[in-house]
Amino acid sequence: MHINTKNLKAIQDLYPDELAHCYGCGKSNPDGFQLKTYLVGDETIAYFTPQPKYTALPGSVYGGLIASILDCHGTGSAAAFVCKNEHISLVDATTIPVRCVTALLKIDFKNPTPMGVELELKGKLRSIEGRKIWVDMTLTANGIICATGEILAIRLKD
Ligand SMILES: CCCCCCCC(=O)SCCNC(=O)CCNC(=O)[C@H](O)C(C)(C)COP(=O)(O)OP(=O)(O)OC[C@H]1O[C@@H](n2cnc3c(N)ncnc32)[C@H](O)[C@@H]1OP(=O)(O)O
Repeated sequence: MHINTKNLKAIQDLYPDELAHCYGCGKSNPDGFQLKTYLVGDETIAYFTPQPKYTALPGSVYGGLIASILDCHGTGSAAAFVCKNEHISLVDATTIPVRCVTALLKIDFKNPTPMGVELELKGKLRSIEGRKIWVDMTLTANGIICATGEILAIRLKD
């Protein structure tokens, strides 16, 4: 079921302008994917429909693209979970003081990811250990989990 995100703020839209050029999720990168991650309750969600140019085998999505969107969903999720943990409201904010980058990303490709359908990415917090944030992720198409991911994001010092 596609969650209505119309009234939610994407975590990437709360990154300060100087950090909004990421190829995967920067709102200021017109050539990038501009992935949007939303915090919904205890989990994060993002939707993305790959263009046909990201084909691997005919009809299926290139694994590098899958890793790319899970990378940005993972860091976005990590930032969102830190905000939740520290009671930083995403509703009232225009920017957030939390920046996370990927230290480790693991993807398991479970099934071919079909081209031409909307992909649903979900994230769940595993743990926050100081500056280390572990997030578990799934990528689903047509109700089938096509990939799972785990990310270790590191919160940057000021
Ligand atoms: C804000 C907009 C962001 C958009 C991001 C989009 C997603 C991305 O693509 S980010 C780009 C790709 N990632 C990068 O370029 C990061 C490159 N790496 C770095 O800059 C650094 O190694 C960095 C910041 C991750 C960690 O460096 P530093 O801040 O010095 O921390 P450091 O002390 O080495 O590590 C912190 C902890 O993480 C652990 N750690 C670091 N890397 C790893 C790893 N690969 N595996 C396991 N543990 C790790 C360390 O052991 C340490 O643990 P502990 O606190 O228990 O001793």
